[in-house]
Amino acid sequence: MKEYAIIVAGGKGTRMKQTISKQFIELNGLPILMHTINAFKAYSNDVEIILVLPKDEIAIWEELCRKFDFSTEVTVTTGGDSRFQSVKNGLNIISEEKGLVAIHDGVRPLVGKDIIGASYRLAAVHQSAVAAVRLKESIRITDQDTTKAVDRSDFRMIQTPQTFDLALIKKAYEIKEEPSLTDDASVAERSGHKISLFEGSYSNIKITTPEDLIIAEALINNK
Ligand SMILES: Nc1ccn([C@@H]2O[C@H](COP(=O)(O)OP(=O)(O)OP(=O)(O)O)[C@@H](O)[C@H]2O)c(=O)n1
Ligand SMILES: C[C@](O)(CO)[C@H](O)COP(=O)(O)O
Repeated sequence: MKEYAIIVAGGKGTRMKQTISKQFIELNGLPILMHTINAFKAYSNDVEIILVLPKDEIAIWEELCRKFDFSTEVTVTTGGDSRFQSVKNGLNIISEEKGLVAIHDGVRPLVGKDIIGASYRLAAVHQSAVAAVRLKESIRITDQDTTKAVDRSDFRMIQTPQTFDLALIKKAYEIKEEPSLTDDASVAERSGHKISLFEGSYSNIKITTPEDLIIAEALINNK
């Protein structure tokens, strides 16, 4: 089955508090986003990659490609004001209805080819395959006045890739956007689909705040 990847990098990285968007920050001498694209290429050269970038930062990406002599073929499209809008724009680029699409955060550069491969294999069987890990810490549920311990084995931390049957996820993204729809699994679920999880990796971190860069640098040097 034809395999697509939508790499969403349409955000501004406000929590990173740097002058450039976090997907362009160098990690071990290469922009984060190039590591992410390389991870998909390491899995397979046949994956068709759609790269979603902020509308006003395409020139920055093109400049980085020249600087780092990065010539991997990707189809670039522009993002929207939210991750939801950016994914939707990425899906609109794919005219086919048949196939599998992995949706992956551009700022998860440490994803391994084993995880990517597992996501496509499992989505081919279950229509969805969403990477997840168990919690390593105790958690409590809180409201304004009280807190209460909850059983962490009931919960999972959700990562990307989140891989789906193409027709299923395209249809799912026709729903109205809501703030609670923070990932693709919640969009598919809202549209009535059962979500299948598979074991992600603690190394597959999302680079969100400044300390994540230090952790990512350490992890990439130990790969
Ligand atoms: N409008 C948006 C917002 C987010 N993303 C992408 O979705 C992924 C996960 O989002 P997050 O870590 O929240 O990134 P930002 O929105 O860039 O960060 P922040 O919330 O700190 O501004 C990132 O690869 C980001 O570029 C996107 O494509 N389009
Ligand atoms: C999609 C995601 O990576 C799953 O963990 C995550 O929800 C995106 O980050 P955000 O902080 O919710 O934008």
